[in-house]
Amino acid sequence: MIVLKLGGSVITEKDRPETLDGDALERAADAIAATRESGPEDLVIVHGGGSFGHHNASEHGVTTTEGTHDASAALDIHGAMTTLNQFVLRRLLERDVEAVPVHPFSAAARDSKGELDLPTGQVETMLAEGFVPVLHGDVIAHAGAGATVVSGDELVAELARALSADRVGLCSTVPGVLDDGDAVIDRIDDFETVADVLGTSEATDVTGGMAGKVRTLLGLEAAASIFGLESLASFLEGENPGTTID
Ligand SMILES: Nc1ncnc2c1ncn2[C@@H]1O[C@H](COP(=O)(O)OP(=O)(O)OP(=O)(O)O)[C@@H](O)[C@H]1O
Ligand SMILES: C=C(C)CCOP(=O)(O)O
Repeated sequence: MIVLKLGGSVITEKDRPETLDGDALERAADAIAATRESGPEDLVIVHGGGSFGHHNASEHGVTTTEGTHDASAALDIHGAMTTLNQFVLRRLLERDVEAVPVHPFSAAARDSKGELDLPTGQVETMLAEGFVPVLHGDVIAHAGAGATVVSGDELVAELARALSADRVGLCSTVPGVLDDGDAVIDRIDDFETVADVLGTSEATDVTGGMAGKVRTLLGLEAAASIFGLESLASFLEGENPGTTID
């Protein structure tokens, strides 16, 4: 089974609040639909926020550790993410991908140490019934902090563990993790050796950009690939484009 993240930086115009990158989303949906036709492999999709979610979270001062007890602030962030989720579902449904939503705000929580608890029973039943569950970065209740952001990357890692994913892919706006000469790093197995080149996102981003991504993926059993949209089809066909994190 595959867990795939569609980065918010790919499917939105990340530096223009609440602006979809319609062409990119259609290309991603085309690649997903094409491989659904050729194989019965289970697929779980998670999408990030891009210009939906990060701007709202930033305005309310909410991050993965700084929470809010203001329900309308939480709903503002959640609402932006569910709007984007509707766009993603719609593009997949138009291509006969049986995509259904899972909204983490209603399913997950953090304990007082910030550890994520994401029950996956509903996702497993969806998969068994032939659906493609589509989760998204969101706000979730956080013991002692109100509600904090959960990134799509954290959800990917948790789903990969809980569902024993065979393959994990993060489709982002870059062709992989880049070194200081902008060449794609083939393989990363240790954070410290690449820490110097890992930055945050260039756009508004409350969840840590590339550094957060690499840190989150390094702890996984399954190898993960970070690649650009041009390589999504080849990833789904079984190749390992971009940077492999293991
Ligand atoms: N060494 C690096 N290699 C590649 N990208 C890097 C590096 N350091 C920082 N970045 C930044 O990380 C960004 C990708 O992280 P970002 O969190 O924006 O991706 P995403 O997951 O696609 O989007 P979102 O978080 O909105 O879902 C790149 O656009 C780039 O600006
Ligand atoms: C900012 C919010 C609500 C979602 C963040 O998800 P990410 O784009 O995967 O980091």
